[in-house]
Amino acid sequence: MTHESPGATIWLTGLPSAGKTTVALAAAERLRAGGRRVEVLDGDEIRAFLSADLGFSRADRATQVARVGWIARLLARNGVLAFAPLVSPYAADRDALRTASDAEGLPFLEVYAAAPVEVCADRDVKGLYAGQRAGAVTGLTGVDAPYEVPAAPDLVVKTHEEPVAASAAHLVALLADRGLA
Ligand SMILES: Nc1ncnc2c1ncn2[C@@H]1O[C@H](COP(=O)(O)OS(=O)(=O)O)[C@@H](OP(=O)(O)O)[C@H]1O
Ligand SMILES: Nc1ncnc2c1ncn2[C@@H]1O[C@H](COP(=O)(O)OP(=O)(O)O)[C@@H](O)[C@H]1O
Repeated sequence: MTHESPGATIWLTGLPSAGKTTVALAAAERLRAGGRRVEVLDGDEIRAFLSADLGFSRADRATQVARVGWIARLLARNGVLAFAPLVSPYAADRDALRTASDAEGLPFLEVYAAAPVEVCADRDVKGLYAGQRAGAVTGLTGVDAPYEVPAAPDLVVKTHEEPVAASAAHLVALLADRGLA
């Protein structure tokens, strides 16, 4: 009988341009190089196809988070480390994912990418903050839509204060601590 490594959901939340995707990809690359099976479920990519019907209303964000959480659990159940970098601004939606994972005995780690809105607006990877200022974007998380900071995340990554490699290393260390890497 072969030893199966446990899977997990690693949920990265934070403002647009905080560094969720970058940290997830960097950590995933390290883990993959070490032989782990890893997937990154990027919110944007999921929205391009599986969630093409969704916008950014409160209800649509809840649906998006629930869908991606479901896929992550499916992967976790099968030994995959599933990284999910999503804005996921509402605590209740994120907490529901932890509850669902707990019910199945699957690990769920919440990681908060903590870059503040000033830093994110300065990075503005996709031009959304500029779009909001110009009046072309409304309901932008952290500006004119809410972001609820996690009350008890498993990890806070200071994506505004350290290089990407350091943030990724902290995340990999957390997984090692929990027996997942
Ligand atoms: N109004 C508004 N608010 C927040 N984000 C917006 C918005 N409009 C478009 N985008 C872009 O969509 C990406 C967020 O998708 P998510 O699926 O992660 O969002 S959510 O979890 O459903 O809130 C997010 O991607 P990231 O920048 O990678 O976080 C944005 O680029
Ligand atoms: N410590 C860090 N962690 C993550 N991203 C960082 C960090 N420092 C600088 N960055 C930069 O911030 C930007 C974050 O973009 P991205 O990962 O797309 O954010 P998000 O997925 O949260 O919208 C990238 O250009 C990245 O290189």
